[in-house]
Parts: sequence; structure tokens; C-alpha cells
Amino acid sequence: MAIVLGPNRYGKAETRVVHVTRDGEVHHLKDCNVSVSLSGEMEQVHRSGDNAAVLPTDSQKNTVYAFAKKHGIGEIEEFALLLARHFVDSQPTIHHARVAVEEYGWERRGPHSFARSGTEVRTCVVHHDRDGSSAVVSGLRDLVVLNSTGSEFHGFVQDEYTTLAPATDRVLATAVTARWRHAPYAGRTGSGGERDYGRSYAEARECLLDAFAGTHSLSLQQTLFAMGERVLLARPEICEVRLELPNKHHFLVDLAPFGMDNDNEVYFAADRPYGLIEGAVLRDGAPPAGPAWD
Ligand SMILES: O=c1[nH]c(=O)c2[nH]c(=O)[nH]c2[nH]1
Repeated sequence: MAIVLGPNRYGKAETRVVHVTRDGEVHHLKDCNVSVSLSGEMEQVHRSGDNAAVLPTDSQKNTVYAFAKKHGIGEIEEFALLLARHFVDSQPTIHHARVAVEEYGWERRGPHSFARSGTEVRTCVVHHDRDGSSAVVSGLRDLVVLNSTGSEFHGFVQDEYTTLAPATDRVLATAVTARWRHAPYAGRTGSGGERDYGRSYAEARECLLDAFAGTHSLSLQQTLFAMGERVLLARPEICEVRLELPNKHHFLVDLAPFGMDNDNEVYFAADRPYGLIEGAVLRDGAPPAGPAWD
């Protein structure tokens, strides 16, 4: 019986790098978490422990810090592309690089003072392959939103275990995880700066927020589709949006034991279990995703 090595990758996960740009008194902050995964000629290291093809994960971590110094950290997609291309182009044994970056936001409180903003995190994952192709997915997670009306849920299946009452006016809340795939583009430059990733991100985020707030919702599934659709209608560079929307249930508290009614005013915000609504929304004829979602 032949035993073969299946898909594998390795790298340094979660290198935390903070870069300060000093513009006299005024400083600018980039706070990131970088995860590198490399793959290629790794048969021997797995079979015999021969490390000749292995760029140490320690070196990968050092590269993240050195690149932050050398190039600064602009848009996270560009920083990720720079790293991914470097690993593939400089190491003959590395055929594919995946670089994921999370960015934590800081709100300015003074020329060199900052407060961490909210829970929301900007994300990206890039893939770069030996053949020169790159795939870029941008996104965000933990963007918490709530509509205190404009949400209904009724007309659902009733089986012998259904107890849920139909709702014609409920709270709809979720912590949005959204990722969107950029359509591939021709040409490349060394910097990876072919696209305005900052603007693309800001506008996609606005679309998500506008669609959540502006959709009279009959289900979170309907809201999910509206959010993805809004991004695709507004942003031609994006060809697919994937959303994960936990339904952060708000249950009306029964105040009858205290002789009080509850006209949609007092809620118990449950943290678990929660409904989890997930889906992809694509432009018709979107190009194949390749490894983009891996
Ligand atoms: O928007 C919703 N979608 C569901 O599928 C569902 N299921 C449920 O119990 N509540 C809800 N709400």
C-alpha cells in the first residue's frame, strides 16, 4: 500500500507588527497581524526530515518586520502581495504563498495618541503562485450592527418541534464577517499597487452597512443577499462576496409577572446558541476562484 503526502503548507502564523510613521509631531499607526503559509517542494521534509527546501518560519517572521521597515505598511492587500511575491520569487522551492493580514483600527486622539476602535477588524488574504498569478480577497469581521425595527420573520416551516412565534417586528442584529474576491486583472507591478484597495474597502464597507440598514428584512438570509448584491452593483472590481452572519437573537422579556406589558422595549440579548446564516453572492459569469478562498 502506497502512502502519499497530501496537500500541505507551513508558515509563521500571527506575526503582530505595529508600524509608526513619524511625520514630525504627527504619527500614523498601522497595527497588523500577518500569517504566512508557504507550499512547494516539501516532499522530503515530510518523508525524511531533510530541511533543505524549508525556509524557516522564523525567517518568514523576520521578513514581515524587515518589510515593514523597508516598505512601510500601506494598504494591507499591497503589503500581503509584496510578501507573497517575495517568498515565491526568492525561494526556488516555494511555489505558492498565502499571506493573510488583519488590521486593527486606531482612532486618533492627538498627534501621537490613539484609542483602539471597536471590535471591527479589516482582513485580507492573498495568494501568489509560481505562474505569476495572484488572487486577492479583502474583507472585515466583527462589524456589529443592529436594526431595532424593520425586521420580520414568519411563514417558516412548522414541524412538531417548532415553538418559535412568528415575528412582524423584531430586533435584527449581527456581527458581520464579509469577504470579497477581487476580479483578476492583467499586468502586475512590483509594488502590487495596481488597485486602490483603500477606496475599494471603504466603499464596500459602506455598501454593506447601507444595505443592512436599508433593507426591510423578512429574514437574515434576505438581508445577506441584499448586502452582497449592493457591493457587487457598486464595485465592478469585486466579483464575489461571501458573508457569515450570526443572528444575535434579542428575545422580548416577559414582564407580565410584574404586571407590566412589553411593547418591544425590553430585550434579553442572548449570546448562544445563535442562528448562523452564511452565503456567497456572485456576479453572473464571475471568473473561477482558483485558490482565492483557501
Ligand atoms: O432571519 C432568520 N432566519 C432564520 O432562518 C431563522 N430561524 C430562526 O429561528 N430565526 C430566524 N431568523
